[in-house]
Amino acid sequence: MNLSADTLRASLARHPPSPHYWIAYSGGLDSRVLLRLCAELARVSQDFRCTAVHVHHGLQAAAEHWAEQCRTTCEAEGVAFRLLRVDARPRPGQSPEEAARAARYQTLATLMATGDTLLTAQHRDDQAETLLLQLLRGAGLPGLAAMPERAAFGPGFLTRPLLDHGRAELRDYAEKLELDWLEDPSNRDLGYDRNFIRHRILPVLAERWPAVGATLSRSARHCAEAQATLAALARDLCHAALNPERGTLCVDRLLAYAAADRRLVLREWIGAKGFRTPSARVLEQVLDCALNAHPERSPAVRWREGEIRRYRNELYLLPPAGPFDSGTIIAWDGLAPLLLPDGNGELIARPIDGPGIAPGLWRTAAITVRYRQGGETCRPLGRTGSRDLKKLFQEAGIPPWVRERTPLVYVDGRLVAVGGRWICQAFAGDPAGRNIMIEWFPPPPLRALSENPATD
Ligand SMILES: Nc1ncnc2c1ncn2[C@@H]1O[C@H](COP(=O)(O)OP(=O)(O)OP(=O)(O)O)[C@@H](O)[C@H]1O
Repeated sequence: MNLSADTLRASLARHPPSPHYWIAYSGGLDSRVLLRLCAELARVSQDFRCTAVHVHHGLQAAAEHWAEQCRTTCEAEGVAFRLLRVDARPRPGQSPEEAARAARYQTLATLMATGDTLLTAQHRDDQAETLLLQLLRGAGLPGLAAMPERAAFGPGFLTRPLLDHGRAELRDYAEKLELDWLEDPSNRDLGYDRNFIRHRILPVLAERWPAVGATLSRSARHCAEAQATLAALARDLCHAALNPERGTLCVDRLLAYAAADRRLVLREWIGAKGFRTPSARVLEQVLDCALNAHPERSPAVRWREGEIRRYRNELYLLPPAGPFDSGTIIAWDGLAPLLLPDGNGELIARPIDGPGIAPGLWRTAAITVRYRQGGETCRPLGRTGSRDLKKLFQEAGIPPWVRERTPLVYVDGRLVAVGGRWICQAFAGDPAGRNIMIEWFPPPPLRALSENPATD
């Protein structure tokens, strides 16, 4: 099937039409071909509206020149052009290519309106390289599915309409039509794994198996199909093991699954919460912690992006805990909302008609906010006898990492309120009158665990 506006049209016709197509145009050979095909299609088809977009990473000295070249080429093609500049400096632990790709896709997503499609120019040989790279990383099915032809992207979609065509075909097309394109010198740098596979491995394989690009990309398609089925299963199993109120996984339900399904569910749960899947080693540690750890000890498994903790019958997924000074003492006027340090949310004192802290005391005393040091006691309103805070927290099922961060409100050095949950009896006003209630708005990772006043 020769490349032409018709092949592009046929490829795009496999999906519902988009109000607008954005052509991710690097200036390289592949996206140059895509640009020409789009320009041709736009000439013959009224309802194909497209704009080329080049992302300037600001990493190489030549980037400015490239951006200008891209603009000139688009003008010559009669295709509208947008230039986006990003700061693609890598974060610690990120490779420059990873940083550039992440910044690129992030900024491209901001262009998209609902239902728009971003077109990128990866082809069959890119797909074969991706599959080999994933195999060499020991990837599972999601990795071996390589690059899907279409995926959700921002409020729209990302489509790769050239995946059925090989590199040689694109080059022939470009040469025949005397297209001009930019050669990125880094494409020849064998220090990059992809380039090594492209220039050293695939040519050797092709000596024996000339259709290696096509066959490997076919394997990727099989994997993608199987992956879609598996993803649906993973969602169902995960749903059945979820505590929807807290977004936690129930350990007993997880452990009722076969070992492979447990891993599937963990990966699904972590991904659905917006985290990247941690290594297989981390997943094994999580399962080990779910299986073997003492449920009251709140064991944790941490990796760079997050941590999973078990408390009683549930697994909690949290972002890495930031620094927190539990020794801090914060003075509060008791009037204005108090923003707690270390991102620990906000405290509010609200007058209410009903049980609460005596307002006279609240107005005149010195109010401070502190954190648990151990040994604190409180007799919650409406209950008999004082209790250790530890006991109260345990009874209410509040996990230890929330206990540590629950603000304790003191009046003249004595405990009057525990977060937004308990008011201590000793400072209660007339329950039939107007009193003060405390509310704590914790940061998102602690919400759902700490907000609701206890019904115990
Ligand atoms: N700077 C950029 N601006 C816009 N789109 C880009 C940019 N770099 C890459 N892309 C898009 O992402 C796709 C994949 O990127 P990749 O880095 O593999 O390609 P490339 O080798 O830089 O460029 P090409 O595929 O155009 O030869 C490209 O085909 C292109 O559509």
